[in-house]
Amino acid sequence: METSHEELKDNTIIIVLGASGDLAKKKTYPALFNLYREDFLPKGVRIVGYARTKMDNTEYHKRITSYIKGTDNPDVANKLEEFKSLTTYISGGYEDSPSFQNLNKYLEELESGYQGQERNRVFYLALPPSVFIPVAQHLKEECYYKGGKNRIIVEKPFGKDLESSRHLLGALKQHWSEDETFRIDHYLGKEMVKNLLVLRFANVALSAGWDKNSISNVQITFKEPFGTEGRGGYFDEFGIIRDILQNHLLQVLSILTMERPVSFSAEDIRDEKVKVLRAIPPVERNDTLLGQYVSANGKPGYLDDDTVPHGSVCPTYAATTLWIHNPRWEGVPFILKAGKALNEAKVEIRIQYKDVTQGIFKDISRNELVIRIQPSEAVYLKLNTKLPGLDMRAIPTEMDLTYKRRFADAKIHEAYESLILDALKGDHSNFVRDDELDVAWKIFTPILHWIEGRNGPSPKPVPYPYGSRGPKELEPFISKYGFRRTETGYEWPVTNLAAL
Ligand SMILES: NC(=O)C1=CN([C@@H]2O[C@H](COP(=O)(O)OP(=O)(O)OC[C@H]3O[C@@H](n4cnc5c(N)ncnc54)[C@H](OP(=O)(O)O)[C@@H]3O)[C@@H](O)[C@H]2O)C=CC1
Ligand SMILES: O=C1O[C@H](COP(=O)(O)O)[C@@H](O)[C@H](O)[C@H]1O
Repeated sequence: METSHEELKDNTIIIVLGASGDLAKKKTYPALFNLYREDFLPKGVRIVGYARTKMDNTEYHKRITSYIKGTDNPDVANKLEEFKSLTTYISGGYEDSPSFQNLNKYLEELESGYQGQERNRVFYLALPPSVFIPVAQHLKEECYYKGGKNRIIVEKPFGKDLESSRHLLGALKQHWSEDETFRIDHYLGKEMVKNLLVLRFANVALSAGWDKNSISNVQITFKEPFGTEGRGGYFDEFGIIRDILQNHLLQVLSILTMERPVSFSAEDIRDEKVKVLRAIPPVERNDTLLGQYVSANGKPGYLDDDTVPHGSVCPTYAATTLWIHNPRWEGVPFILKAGKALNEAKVEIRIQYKDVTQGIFKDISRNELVIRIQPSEAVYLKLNTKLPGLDMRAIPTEMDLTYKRRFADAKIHEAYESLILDALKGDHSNFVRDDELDVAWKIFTPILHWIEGRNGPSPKPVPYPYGSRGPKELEPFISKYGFRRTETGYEWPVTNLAAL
């Protein structure tokens, strides 16, 4: 596979802005530590945390290591001590020049220990969107090092709709070029999402039936078994569509449905993603099911959270069907569904094939190709097999590629590890390009405005119990688009023939 990127090798400082926050603690620092442990970070790297909170290095180290796993292993513990020695903290504001001048002075002090002329700075914004613009501007004005490479990594949310996204992107672009900007959608760093390119384009057997002639419907599902506990106030401003569908699931959809890119280069891949997204019209109201969880099994409902506005109609569950108007996919429903407080943790793609032509077979199960993104990565194809024995009867079984079994000793890196490494390498393939965002917002903005009551009363989400599969309306919703459940009698992993 082609790689011709500008990798940051030596003399690099990674500056984590928002270092006192949740994302930094839970994702950024554990990812940086794991990369450090495996020797993937540039030689002599320094990591600088920056935030408003005043704390000393001891307190900072305590915070950033609280989510690091495996520290009872002496090797890990030793590496962690090394890691701490190269990460330091400095506090400052997000909206004033002197704070950033101070940060720059501190970076220069650290850099004075580097050999040679080159200095590279990677700014990771683990910050709320309200300060993206001033921070990006101050970083450019006060902390940009002209004698080296500068990169800025930004996290979603990239706006709240088409207009605000354009405003945000436009403001960031005034200071940072597209080449210097890395917009994270961490789903693009997940192993099974990256695997889609290989599964699709390196297997003639699969690509032959990858279209409307063979496929009846596709579901891309995100399920989380916990609610918005503690984040209700934040979540209420965004809702499940902005949180999951407009970004993570749409990214998965675009890779699943795009045409084959000319090469593995970032621009070739993203050109194809944009092309397929442009063939999707805005989501229709009657192709959408909205839900909100209510208390059940001793768990609180969404509205029981004190940080959620009284009577909020913010959806915590959404299923919505997208249509792709191109020759490959015309007429195939793509159902994106995501919800909080459901019965399990699961993210999967389920491609359901059409019925076999009737005649010699009646009422047999459809083939399904399931790509399980998490937990426990797997690809399995549900297919009919002759019941072993003298009877001529078809039963549903599966061809199963479970990663834990097939790749027993493989280490699957966390999405954030893989993406930070890509940013250091200068590889944009798994980051979101500006025009991708634009077209993604075009698809979802009308429905979001409807939900927010911009053009009339807001729709009321249907209730579903905490810990359930979602609203009871889900089954009829999915059936409407042709999904058929595998006939009962399907058993995994072993079929008990005596019971058939
Ligand atoms: N490699 C592996 O690990 C493999 C595992 N298996 C396992 O075999 C089992 C069956 O496989 P599979 O058919 O793919 O998965 P499921 O039976 O879990 O789901 C099949 C579909 O039916 C829906 N569904 C699940 N339960 C209900 C219900 N009670 N009422 C209505 N709809 C429901 C699911 O939707 P929704 O997700 O929205 O609830 C999903 O779309 C699963 O436990 C699977 O994990 C099978 C093959 C390989
Ligand atoms: O972006 C987000 O993703 C997480 C789920 O990420 P995962 O890697 O654990 O699948 C979700 O919990 C959060 O609400 C959302 O903002």
